[in-house]
Amino acid sequence: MTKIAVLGAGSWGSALANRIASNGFSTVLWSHRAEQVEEINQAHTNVHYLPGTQLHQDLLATVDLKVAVDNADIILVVVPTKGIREVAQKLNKMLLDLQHSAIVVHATKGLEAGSHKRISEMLLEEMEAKTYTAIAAISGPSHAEDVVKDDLTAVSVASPDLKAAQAIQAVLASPTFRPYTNQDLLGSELGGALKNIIAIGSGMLVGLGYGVNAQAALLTRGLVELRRVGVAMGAQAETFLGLAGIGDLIVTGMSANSRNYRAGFALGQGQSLPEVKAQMGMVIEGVNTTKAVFEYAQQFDLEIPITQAIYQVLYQQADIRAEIEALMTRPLKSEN
Ligand SMILES: NC(=O)C1=CN([C@@H]2O[C@H](COP(=O)(O)OP(=O)(O)OC[C@H]3O[C@@H](n4cnc5c(N)ncnc54)[C@H](OP(=O)(O)O)[C@@H]3O)[C@@H](O)[C@H]2O)C=CC1
Ligand SMILES: O=C(CO)COP(=O)(O)O
Repeated sequence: MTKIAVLGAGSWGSALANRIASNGFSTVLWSHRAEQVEEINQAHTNVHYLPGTQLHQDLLATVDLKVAVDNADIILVVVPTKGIREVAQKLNKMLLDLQHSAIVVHATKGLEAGSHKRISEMLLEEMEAKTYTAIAAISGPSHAEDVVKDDLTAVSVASPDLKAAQAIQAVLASPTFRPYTNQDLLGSELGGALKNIIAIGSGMLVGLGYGVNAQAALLTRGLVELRRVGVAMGAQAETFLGLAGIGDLIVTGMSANSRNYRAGFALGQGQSLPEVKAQMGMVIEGVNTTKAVFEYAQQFDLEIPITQAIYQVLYQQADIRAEIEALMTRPLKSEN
C-alpha cells in the first residue's frame, strides 16, 4: 500500500495530510511536539492550527521521524522556510540510516533570508542524492482552512520529473481538490513565495480603507514584479499566469484567510510589525521573502517599486501612506 509521510503539523501540513488520508492512503504526520501528536491521535483535532476541524480518524501522527518515513513512497515537507534546512538534515540522516529513498515534495512558500535560495535548492544542498528519487513542489491557491472544508481547490504539482509529479497528483486528487502537473519547478516555487509580498501590500491597502480598484491595481502591477524577478532567476514567464502565479496572488491578496494579507491589514490599521508577528501565532512568510527579494533586486538592478515600498514599511518603519503617494506619483509611463 502506498505510504505518505508529511513532515510539519502546522495548518498546511495537517490539511494536506488530512486530504491524503481521506483518499485512503496510509498517511503519517510527523510533528516535533508530543502533546500535538497526542491530540491528533486521540481527539483527531489540531486546535491551534486548524480550529473547528475534525481530522480523518485514520490519520496517524508521530514524533518519531523513523515511524513517519520508513518505507514511505512520498515524503511531503511542510515546515516554514526557516525550518527547512534543519528538517532536511534530519530527514537525510534518517533515510541514510534506513537505506531508503522516496519522492521528496515540499509545500513551503518562501525564499531563504540571506542566500535568496528556493526551498528545493536547500533540500538539494542538505540531502544526499541517494535519499530521494525526485524533488517536487506543491504550489497554487490553497488556503488550509478552505481545503479542510472540502471547498473546491486547484493546485500545481511541479517537478522536472513528470512521473514523480503524476504520482503526487494521484495521491492528492479528489472531486474537490484538483492538482495539475507543471514541469517548471523554479517558477512554481517563486510564484508561491513572491506573491506573499504583494499579499502583505494588499492587506495594507484594505487596512487603510482603500477599495477594490486599489487592490486590483496592486495585484496586477505586483504580478509584473513577480514575473520580472522570476524570469531573472530563471523561471518561465507563463508560469506566472498559472495557478502558482496569478492564482495564488488572487487568493492570498484577496482573502482574510491569508496570514500575509492579515499581517498587512493589521499594519495598515496602525499596528507595529512585532505586534503583528506576536499576535499571528503562525508563520508570515512574506516578511523574510520581502527582504530576500529586495536584496536580490538591488544586486541585479531590477525595477520592483512595490516590493521596495513594502520593504521600506517592514524594515525601515516608513509611513505606508507616504510610500503609496510616492508610488502613485512616480513619472508616468507605459504599462508594458
Ligand atoms: N497555511 C496555508 O494555508 C498554506 C501554507 N503554505 C506554506 O506552508 C508552509 C507552512 O505553513 P503553515 O503550515 O501555514 O505554517 P504554520 O505556522 O501553521 O505551522 C508550521 C508548522 O511547522 C512546525 N515547525 C516549524 N519549524 C520546525 C522544525 N524545525 N521542525 C519541525 N517542525 C517545525 C511548527 O511547529 P511549532 O508548532 O512548534 O511552531 C508548525 O507545526 C509555509 O511556507 C506557508 O507559506 C502554503 C499553502 C497554504
Ligand atoms: O499560500 C497560501 C495559500 O495559497 C497561504 O498563504 P498565507 O501563508 O498568507 O496564509
